[in-house]
Amino acid sequence: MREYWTSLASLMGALAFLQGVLHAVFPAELRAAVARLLGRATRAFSPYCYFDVTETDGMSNNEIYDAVQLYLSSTAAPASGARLSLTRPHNASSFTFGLAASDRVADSFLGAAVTWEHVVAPRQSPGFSWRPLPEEKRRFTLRIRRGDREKLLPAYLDHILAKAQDIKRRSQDRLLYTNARGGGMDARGLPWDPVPFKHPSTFDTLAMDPDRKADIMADLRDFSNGSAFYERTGRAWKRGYLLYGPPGTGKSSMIAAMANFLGYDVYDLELTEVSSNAELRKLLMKTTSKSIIVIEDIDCSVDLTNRAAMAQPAPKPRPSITDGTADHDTTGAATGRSITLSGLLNFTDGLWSCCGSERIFVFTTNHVEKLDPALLRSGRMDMHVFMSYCSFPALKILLKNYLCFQGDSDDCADVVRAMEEWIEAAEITPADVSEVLIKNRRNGKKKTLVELLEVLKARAEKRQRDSGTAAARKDAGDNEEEEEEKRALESPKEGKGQQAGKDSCQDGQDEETDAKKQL
Ligand SMILES: Nc1ncnc2c1ncn2[C@@H]1O[C@H](COP(=O)(O)OP(=O)(O)OP(=O)(O)O)[C@@H](O)[C@H]1O
Ligand SMILES: [Mg+2]
Repeated sequence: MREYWTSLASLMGALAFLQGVLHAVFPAELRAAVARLLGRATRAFSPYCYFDVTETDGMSNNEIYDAVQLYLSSTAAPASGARLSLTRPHNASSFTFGLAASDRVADSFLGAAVTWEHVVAPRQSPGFSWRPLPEEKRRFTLRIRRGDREKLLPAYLDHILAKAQDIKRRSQDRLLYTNARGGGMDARGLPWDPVPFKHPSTFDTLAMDPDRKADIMADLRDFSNGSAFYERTGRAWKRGYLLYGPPGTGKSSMIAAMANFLGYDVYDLELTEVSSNAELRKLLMKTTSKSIIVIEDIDCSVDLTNRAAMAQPAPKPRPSITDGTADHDTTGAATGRSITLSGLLNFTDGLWSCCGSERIFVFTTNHVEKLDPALLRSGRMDMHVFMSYCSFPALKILLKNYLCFQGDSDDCADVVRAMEEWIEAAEITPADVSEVLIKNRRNGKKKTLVELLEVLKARAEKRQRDSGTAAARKDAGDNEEEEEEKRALESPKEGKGQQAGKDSCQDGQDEETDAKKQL
């Protein structure tokens, strides 16, 4: 071993001596030429080929250099133990890592091993330039086996660019776009106003049945990784979600959780601000891919005339959704001044919906029964998600979020267990549960839980009493109806039909008022 080190030291010494002689005897230009020649000769016989990705491409920045930097930061570098540089890109709230100067990192793609080297050299002759150039020349050098070249290029570079794009998007703050300008454009001709979107809702904080939550997350994951699938099956890369349920059950929170989960921007489309199908199309064309396009409370924001009601002229001039496919469309399509149902369907499903890709449409409503079936069919709204009153598993998620409830091992587990008996009967929304928890947050965990249990009991008992009263009222109504029928049979000329119609309408109103009270 000692002999080995001695001979290695003498070899190094000889090389240093040779280098000294070369420096003393030959001019720098000659030395550089010899080095180039040697390099070329070595590369000709090398089993590898090399690709340089320089920081600048002539005058402009090289987009591939930035992409490689980002890519190596997230994938290969952290695992390799290589030395990393730390940066925070513009408009980003998180840090990214990069490969430090003169460091090397290994990666693999499609089973082939590759090596990246980050080479930083001082700029020798700056020469004339319109803009100040950095003092160093930077480049990444990719080394791959000659035999892998066909397989890796350009697929590997495409992969790097896509991955870098994704990292950049995820590290940047989400944006929420609105079209509240009423069809007007900004200075750059864009109809959408962006604001930073920092909604804290995530699938962790969302209170709903864990199995359904897992289904939705899996669906979203499949969607965002489904580029090849959508291409193979000839489908537009988009997905429709209909979220429906009573107010305060988490529909808007779910949209925020979806955006945070996928790292997508959100376009909040205010239909009442859109005056025509053409404007709707323009708005759609100005959305970016990897985004969620949301129409909240679709049944309330505009008049929704279903197909059966198409023959009726629209009673009001405000935006209405009507089925413009019908010949007798006397409302929007004829005048071109309002949104028609076919316009909206085209927006979500027609040829126009395919300009751009990877977009999710989300409609929310409190009254799914009011929607035209044309809007609900598969392909338009692929997933129908019922956001229901708080179930026991959902309640436990809220308790974990608000009170750090630990489950069965928690000191207060007995109070929570008692809630299981009442929660379904109480028909309480997660929003109402949250309110109780927030209001009592200074009272300590135990007191808050006891208070919540009382609220649940009170609600459940009230609902029981109300349903008892309603049943009694219904019995009384039935009896009255029977009496009336008898009377009508005895004197058939009385205006029975008219009266019955009035009563049923009144009943409907009563029911609605009762329902609102419960919510
Ligand atoms: N499922 C839930 N999980 C966690 N928090 C919820 C949930 N549902 C409601 N909340 C809480 O209640 C508030 C209101 O919820 P959200 O706005 O998401 O309800 P919504 O279903 O969209 O109501 P609306 O139909 O009135 O628009 C939220 O800020 C959140 O704090
Ligand atoms: Mg909402």
